[in-house]
Amino acid sequence: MKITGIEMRRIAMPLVAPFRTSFGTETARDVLLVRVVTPDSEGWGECAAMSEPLYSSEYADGAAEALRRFLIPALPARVDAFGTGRALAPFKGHRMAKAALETAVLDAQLRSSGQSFASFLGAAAERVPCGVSVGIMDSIPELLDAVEGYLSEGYVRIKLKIQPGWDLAPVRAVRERFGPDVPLQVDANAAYTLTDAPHLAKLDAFDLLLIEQPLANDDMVQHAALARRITTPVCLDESIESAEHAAAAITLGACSIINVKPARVGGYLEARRIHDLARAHGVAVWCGGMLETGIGRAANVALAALPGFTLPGDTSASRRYFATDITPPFELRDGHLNVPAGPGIGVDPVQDILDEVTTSTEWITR
Ligand SMILES: O=C(O)CCC(=O)N[C@@H](C(=O)O)c1ccccc1
Repeated sequence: MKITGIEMRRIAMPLVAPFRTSFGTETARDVLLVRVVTPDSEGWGECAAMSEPLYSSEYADGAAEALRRFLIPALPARVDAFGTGRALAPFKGHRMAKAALETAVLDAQLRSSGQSFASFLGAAAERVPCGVSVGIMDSIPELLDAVEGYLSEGYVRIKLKIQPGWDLAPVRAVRERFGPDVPLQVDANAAYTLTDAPHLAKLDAFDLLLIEQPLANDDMVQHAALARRITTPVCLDESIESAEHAAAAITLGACSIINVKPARVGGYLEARRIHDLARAHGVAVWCGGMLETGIGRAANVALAALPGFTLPGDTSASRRYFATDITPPFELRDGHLNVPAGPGIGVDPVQDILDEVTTSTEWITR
C-alpha cells in the first residue's frame, strides 16, 4: 500500500466529569490523531498518550515529536501494518506513538480491502459486554451515586480506582449497597508497595474479580510475591508492554489476568499476540481503556470481541467521557456495545465535530 501523506491532528475533548486516579485527575483529553492517506483509502489511529507522562513515560507532545522525527520517516514508501511494525521496531519505547501509526496504516489497509477490524483480528462475537471505570471521588455517597447511575445504565462490571486511604471503605460501601453479586474489581495504578500486602489482603473479603496493577510497573517479581499473599487475582496493566512481558509475568506467577491495551503494547497486532499467548496459558484477558474517542474505542471494541477476552473491558459508551464524540457515539444496549462491522475500524469522524475540537493539524507528505 502506497502512503501519499500522513496527518497529525490534535483535538481538545472536555470530559463530562473529572476522572481521578491514583496518579492524577483528568478534566479534558488532549488527543493526538494520526490519519494515513493512500491513493484509494485513508486510515485513522488514536494515540492514547496523556498530556503528561503520569500513566507511563509517554505524553502527547512527545509522541507527536517521535512520530514526526523518527517513526513516520522510517516507513517505507509502500507498507502494510505488519511492515509498519517491522519498520518501527528498531526505535525503543514510544509504544503509544507506534500504536497510533500502525493502527492508521491497518485501518487504511482494511478499508481498502473491505475487511473489518473484527474480522481481521479474529473476533468471535458481534457485541461485547461492557464494564465501567469509576474514579476516586470526594466522598463515599458521591461514589455510590455514580455507581448506581452506571448500574442503571446497564454496565455489567464496576471498576473502582483505589489508592492508599481510598480502598477498603469504598469497596465495602459498594458491596454493602449493591450486594455480593455485582462484578467488582479495583485498579490501583501502581499506588502500593509490597509492604502493603497485609492491607491489600483485607480486600480478599469482598470477592473481587481482580486487583489491577497494585505495585509499580517494573515490580514483576514483587507482584508474584504479592499474588502468593492475597487471594484476589492479580491483574497487570502498566507492567505488560509486550508479549514478552506477558510471557514473563505468566511464568513468574506475577498475574493471573491481563488488561490488554493496544496503545500500551504498540498496537493491535501485538495486542492479539498477547491475547493468543494468554489464552494458550489459560490466562484471561480483558480490553482496557485510555479514555479514547470513538476512533480508538471502535478498534478496542473489535479487539474485545476476540474469544480470549472473557472478562468485561473498560469499553464504555462514548457518553461515559464525552458529551459529544468525534464519531457517531457508541451507545450501551443491554450492557453491551455492538462491534463495528464496516471496513477498517468501521466508524468515521464527523468532520464538523472534528473541526470544532481541532487545536492543530500537521500534514507530512511522503
Ligand atoms: O474507560 C476508559 O477508557 C478508562 C479506563 C481506565 O480506568 N483507564 C485508566 C487505567 O489506568 O486503566 C487510565 C485512565 C487515564 C489514563 C491512563 C489510564
